[in-house]
Amino acid sequence: MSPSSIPPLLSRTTPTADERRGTPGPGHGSEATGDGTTDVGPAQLQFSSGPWTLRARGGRTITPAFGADPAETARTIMAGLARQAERTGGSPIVCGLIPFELDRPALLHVTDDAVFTPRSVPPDAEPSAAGGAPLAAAPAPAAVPDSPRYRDIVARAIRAIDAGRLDKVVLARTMDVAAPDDMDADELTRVLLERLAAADPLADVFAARLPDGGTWLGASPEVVADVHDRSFVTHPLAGSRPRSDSSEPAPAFDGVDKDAREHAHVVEHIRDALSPLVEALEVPPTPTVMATDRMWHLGTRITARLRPGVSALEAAVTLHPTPAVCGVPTAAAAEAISRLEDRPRGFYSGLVGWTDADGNGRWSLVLRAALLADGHLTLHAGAGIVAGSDPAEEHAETAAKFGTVLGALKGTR
Ligand SMILES: C=C(O[C@H]1C=CC=C(C(=O)O)[C@@H]1O)C(=O)O
Repeated sequence: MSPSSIPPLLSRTTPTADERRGTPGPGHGSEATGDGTTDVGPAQLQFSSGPWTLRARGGRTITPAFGADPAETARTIMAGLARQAERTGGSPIVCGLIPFELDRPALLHVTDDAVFTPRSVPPDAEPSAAGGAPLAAAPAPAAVPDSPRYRDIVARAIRAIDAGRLDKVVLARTMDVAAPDDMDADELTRVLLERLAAADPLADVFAARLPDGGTWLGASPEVVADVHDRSFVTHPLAGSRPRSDSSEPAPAFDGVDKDAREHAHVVEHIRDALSPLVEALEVPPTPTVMATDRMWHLGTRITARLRPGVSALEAAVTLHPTPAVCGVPTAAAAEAISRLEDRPRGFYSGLVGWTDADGNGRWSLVLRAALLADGHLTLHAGAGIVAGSDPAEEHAETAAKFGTVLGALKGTR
């Protein structure tokens, strides 16, 4: 199936909280073949979203820095894509990874070899425990390490917020896990993707290869830009609680001022950044609660009609980084992140996805993710800090977020 003939379902909007709890959206499962997400093969990018899995191979790799004028850089890339489509008569896409810091190089592929296959999403899909036997040589049930350092940087961020230097910052920490030594990286990636998809069939499950042999993989709960025929959806999340299992009732976020403020910062940023790109913008007045396999989140499903010529790529890089991964004000939060976090984020909390020559496509955040390289997995997880945040609670939240990839590694919940 070529990208130009992608059925609208591929770009269906992000699931509502109801869909995530199990009410099927239109077409859910109706075209499923059980293909799953098993064939990583040599694809540079595998990206499963809703009922479709994209596998992109070959083509040309480009490494633009979106830098000072992300929208202009996106338009330049889109112009090249349009020329290629005209020249070859094919249906090229641009796809890959865009880093958290837009002045660092992206890793994108421009290719005609992009195949979308139906993915099995059961009609009653809801996040469930990852199945499968534990990986033979998986590290002993990797307990999430205690990180006094993380509590300390959260406390420092809270002091900076109290002193009026910023309003919100998302701080992340990492966890290293030895990869099982009885399977190669391709086999491990295949198993992990299968388990991530089984644990949360509505997450955007991805694996993106790096030129040095590493692979970023994960199960993103958060779409930044989903575009089909100029219909645009973004579904920011902020304000979270760990979720123990699928029988747990949704928590009441009502009346918790901290969560409401943490979430409102993201929605305001998106409204402001999106306004020049859209003709109609609908922002629900209040967020709803949605579930992933491990977390409860406050989410707001924002819809709009893009102005002619605005692509999914342009919309995504214009919004990025939202305060769901950076903070408010953006520059002060980015500075605090680079000063306080102990490792560069790389592609963690960046964007993963694709856009075709018509501007349709989908970009999601690289969250609930890990870098698999040199026999190690480096898991990343962050939490939004605002006035009133508690270092111990944010520490627990990041521990729960590690659980998505850890659960896939262990093959159990
Ligand atoms: C930064 C992460 O989550 C973001 C997305 C959803 C909820 C978040 C929160 O409540 O802090 C974060 O903004 C992460 O998973 O590493």
